[in-house]
Amino acid sequence: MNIFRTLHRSIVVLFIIVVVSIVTLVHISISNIVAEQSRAQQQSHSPALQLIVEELMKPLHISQTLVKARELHDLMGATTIDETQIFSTLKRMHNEFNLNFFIASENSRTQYNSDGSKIALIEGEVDWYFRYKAQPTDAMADIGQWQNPQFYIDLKVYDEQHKFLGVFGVGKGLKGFTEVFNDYKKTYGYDFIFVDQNNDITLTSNPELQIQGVTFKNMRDLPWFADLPTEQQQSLNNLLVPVEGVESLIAELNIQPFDWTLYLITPLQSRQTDISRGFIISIVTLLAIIFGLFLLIYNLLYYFKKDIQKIKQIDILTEIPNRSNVTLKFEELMYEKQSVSLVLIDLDNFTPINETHGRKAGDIVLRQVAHMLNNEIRENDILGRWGGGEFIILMPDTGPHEAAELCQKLCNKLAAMTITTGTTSIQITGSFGISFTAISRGMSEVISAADDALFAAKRDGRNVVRMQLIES
Ligand SMILES: Nc1nc2c(ncn2[C@@H]2O[C@H](COP(=O)(O)OP(=O)(O)OP(=O)(O)O)[C@@H](O)[C@H]2O)c(=O)[nH]1
Repeated sequence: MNIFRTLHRSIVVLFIIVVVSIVTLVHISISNIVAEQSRAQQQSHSPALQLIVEELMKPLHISQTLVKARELHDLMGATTIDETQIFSTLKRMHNEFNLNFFIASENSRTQYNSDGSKIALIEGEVDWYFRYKAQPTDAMADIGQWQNPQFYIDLKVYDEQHKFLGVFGVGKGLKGFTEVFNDYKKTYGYDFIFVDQNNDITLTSNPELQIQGVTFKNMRDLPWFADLPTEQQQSLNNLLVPVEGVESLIAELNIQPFDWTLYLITPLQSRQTDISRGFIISIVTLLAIIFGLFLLIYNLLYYFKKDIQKIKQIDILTEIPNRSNVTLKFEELMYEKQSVSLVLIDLDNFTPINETHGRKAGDIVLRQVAHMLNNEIRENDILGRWGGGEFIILMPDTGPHEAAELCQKLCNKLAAMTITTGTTSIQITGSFGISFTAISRGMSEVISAADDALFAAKRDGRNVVRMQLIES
């Protein structure tokens, strides 16, 4: 039947739609996650690099350029230091670059600052100068106190004979860094920790870890770092670590000129929110599609169910109500307390028709008889196929004698029919058995009486109408 083929096709199409939707959504979700991941990675690295270049490398490059100036070498190499000239040079540099500059002279053992102040470099009192002087490196980044905490880049200055003349330095107030860090944290959601070669925290976006007075906090002071195994402490790159109870991803960047390391700490929560949002959108879309498909399937099934029910109640060959359908109709009549005449019609000698002309011819006979009976019965009468060569008619509100008259007409009409199947013509007759009930009875009881009447019709030579009333 076409309906089954259509139902089957619809289910296959729906299945394909669901599979394609799921595959597409999974693909989109994975692409989103990968894109989000890459974006987050880029976001964490590129601004950090920009920050390093802008805030750390710029002062380094400025100081590296200035330290080569002849003027600086002359000032620092003079046997008698010209303080006025030094202050004026430093002030000019400060005005030009908006950075703090200083010269620590080995000759006068004095540090001259661009704000006009000076500090005597006395061993045992000014630690950094003597510590740095003893180190082999010629450039150093440091955090120091000069009015406010400063980020310093210190460069050693030598004369042509490589005699140590002192240190030239550039300072940048830490306040400026804090503002930049806050902006980055707000935009990209991560924390910075810059550490020097001793793992001392030099710069950080966490105010609690910022240098206090002259004491640095060290990475080992951080409980989450101290808890890590030693080999992980060597390299934190790409580690997932619970920082203050929050799962965080750490990226590590080495800042070559100072031998500093920058740790970027990204709490996963902020990343997860973005990814979860993508996921939720995908899942809601998927649910909406599934819900839509469910509605479609539900409607399709409802539509097909109605058709299937119809099929189940119609005899496929003759296209008239089948046995169960007629039984239901009889019960409805009984429920409505209607009187009914029930007629059983059995085609006479139907088996020989099948045997002589073939089963296909028998089918044609059944179809044409059903068609004729359907045309001849009254509007309220109900015709059905009862079995092999048997038909049934329910005649509501019809007494047995009126039913007998109607049946006689049908019997005559049937006997007068010529059924043509291809080249052969077939004559057929039918035997009619009538029963009647005026009260509500079970169908088997009424059928049984009609069967008796039918048996009598057969016994009386077929092609006749007989009646059997139910004894009260
Ligand atoms: N062609 C065809 N034959 C059917 C169909 N269903 C049942 N039959 C045949 O109908 C015959 C039974 O018909 P009955 O009416 O019970 O018997 P009958 O041969 O007519 O004999 P009497 O009723 O005694 O006259 C059997 O040969 C069945 O094979 C059908 O759908 N198509």
